[in-house]
Amino acid sequence: MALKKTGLLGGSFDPVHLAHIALAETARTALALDEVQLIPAADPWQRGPLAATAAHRLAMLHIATAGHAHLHVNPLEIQRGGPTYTIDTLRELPKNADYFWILGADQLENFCSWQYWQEIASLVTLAVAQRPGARLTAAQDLIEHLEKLDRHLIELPFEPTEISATLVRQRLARGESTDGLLDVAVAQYIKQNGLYQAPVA
Ligand SMILES: Nc1ncnc2c1ncn2[C@@H]1O[C@H](COP(=O)(O)OP(=O)(O)OP(=O)(O)O)[C@@H](O)[C@H]1O
Ligand SMILES: O=C(O)c1ccc[n+]([C@@H]2O[C@H](COP(=O)([O-])O)[C@@H](O)[C@H]2O)c1
Repeated sequence: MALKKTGLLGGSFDPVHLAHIALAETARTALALDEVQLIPAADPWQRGPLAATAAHRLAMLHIATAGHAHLHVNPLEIQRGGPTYTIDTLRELPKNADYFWILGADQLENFCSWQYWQEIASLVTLAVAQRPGARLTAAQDLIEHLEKLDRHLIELPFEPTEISATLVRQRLARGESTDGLLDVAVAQYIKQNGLYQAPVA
């Protein structure tokens, strides 16, 4: 039997925005994936403290993916807790699927700083989307490593968009509209729970 094809989109999701959902859906269609799992990080070790709690980030992901039959939220990193390393997540996932790690070009630029990135590259196929301000080129070390593994980096057909969680947090802190950036129900949840009101550092 053919292995299930599963996309993995890890992130801080602080908060989840429309580019995350578009990216997951683009990957699903372009790569003919059976599903895409959105995996919120517990404590992304390369970042400062997140603005919203894990429980709120998880709740917003459930709201944002509710109308998307093939997008699922996987809470394993939050359940594991502690600093989040993708390699731990990949080692924990069941072996019954062919995995694609979906990421923006900003994280591709950063990829060789990830813990055990060589092993990550051997466990998943990297599927990258363009992002304004980032170059969609892999570092030489990564190119050489992928060649050795006989793996290819996939470029997703993703229309570049300036949407980012930073922009969302800035707009919310200034009391500005988030129209076109957030799912309406996520925006409502944020309002109801008084999230992201502090000025962004
Ligand atoms: N507009 C976008 N275009 C392409 N990829 C994106 C975009 N927004 C997020 N991503 C990708 O989604 C993944 C999770 O992103 P993350 O949750 O950190 O959101 P973010 O918008 O980058 O957040 P922040 O602004 O706080 O850095 C990363 O791989 C990131 O590159
Ligand atoms: O494993 C690592 O060392 C590592 C370093 C940086 C980022 N990541 C993962 O990359 C994803 C996107 O991270 P971020 O900071 O852009 O939200 C998220 O799943 C992080 O856990 C993973």
